[in-house]
Amino acid sequence: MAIKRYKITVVGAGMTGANTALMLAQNELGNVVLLDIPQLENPTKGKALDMLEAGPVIRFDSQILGTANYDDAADSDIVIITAGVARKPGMSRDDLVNTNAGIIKSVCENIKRVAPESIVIILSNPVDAMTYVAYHALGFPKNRVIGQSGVLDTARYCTFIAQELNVSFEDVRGVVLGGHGDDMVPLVRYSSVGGIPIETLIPADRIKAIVERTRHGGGEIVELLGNGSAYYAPAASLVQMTEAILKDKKRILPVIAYLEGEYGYSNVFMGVPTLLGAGGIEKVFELDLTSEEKAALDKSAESVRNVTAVVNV
Ligand SMILES: NC(=O)C1=CN([C@@H]2O[C@H](COP(=O)(O)OP(=O)(O)OC[C@H]3O[C@@H](n4cnc5c(N)ncnc54)[C@H](O)[C@@H]3O)[C@@H](O)[C@H]2O)C=CC1
Ligand SMILES: O=C([O-])CC(=O)C(=O)O
Repeated sequence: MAIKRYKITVVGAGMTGANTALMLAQNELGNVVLLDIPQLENPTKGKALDMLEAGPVIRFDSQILGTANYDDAADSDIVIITAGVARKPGMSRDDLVNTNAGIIKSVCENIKRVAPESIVIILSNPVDAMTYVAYHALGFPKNRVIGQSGVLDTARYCTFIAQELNVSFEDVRGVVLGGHGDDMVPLVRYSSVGGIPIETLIPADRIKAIVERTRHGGGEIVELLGNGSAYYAPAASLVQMTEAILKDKKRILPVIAYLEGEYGYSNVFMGVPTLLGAGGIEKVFELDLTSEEKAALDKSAESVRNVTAVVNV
């Protein structure tokens, strides 16, 4: 039996891409290719070499290669796309749609050529629409085109619940559905701490505040940073998704999936709970929603449709 290391390509060697590459290597999930535009070839090589040289100290054996050549990404098992521009204070994610759609298309044309069997995870914003663009540009089956939003949004939501109750995040469970925008839907009724529903532990007005803070979690970081958006928690989220796939863990994680009738939506990519394993998205779970929750999800889906309608695929 031939045992091989997985190959993971990260396209975009900026803040999210570089942190993702390092975390992938630290977790020894495979060998990592970090790829950016030709004008940034040397800085990309420099970042990769710098990370590699951390290996003997942190103790990881993964290879990390910096490049601007797609041939180096050939036959990747997973491709993570972080290429594109990030927003600045005062901007919405949707303001990035036209610039990033062009970048995603050109990246995906290359990925389709060099890594036709890969599973592709998209981070670039507005991510629901960019996942739709990638799906069309790649022509891959829907289970192999996945967007990252729900793992990050749920991590923020769970962080705020743990802080509120002064308990370990390890015991907090929650799920955030919908688009990666200000009307995403943290599902309070499906949130618990050590199995105890949060509605019995946290007063309603505080839960409302946590939901609102979660919805604006990305914007909160953008305002604080002043020149760019979050990268540590987004990178960690990408790594969790990659691990679920490469180790065939069958994790149940909210990710951006192509919907064909689930929750009553079709021809749209949006955040829903899924089963993530070696096949990528192996299943979409449809939760029972109250009419209020469904109305909130409809509003979020409408926002996703509006921004997706702007792009030509
Ligand atoms: N879905 C999510 O949860 C999150 C999405 N994001 C999004 O991820 C994207 C990246 O964010 P950052 O890494 O902070 O930005 P950044 O500006 O630090 O890095 C972006 C990198 O993409 C590269 N790039 C641009 N065009 C390219 C191309 N055609 N091919 C290869 N590389 C290319 C740039 O040269 C740059 O190095 C942004 O669109 C941001 O909004 C960021 C955090 C969370
Ligand atoms: O807010 C942004 O622009 C970046 C992002 O998607 C997030 O951190 O959730």
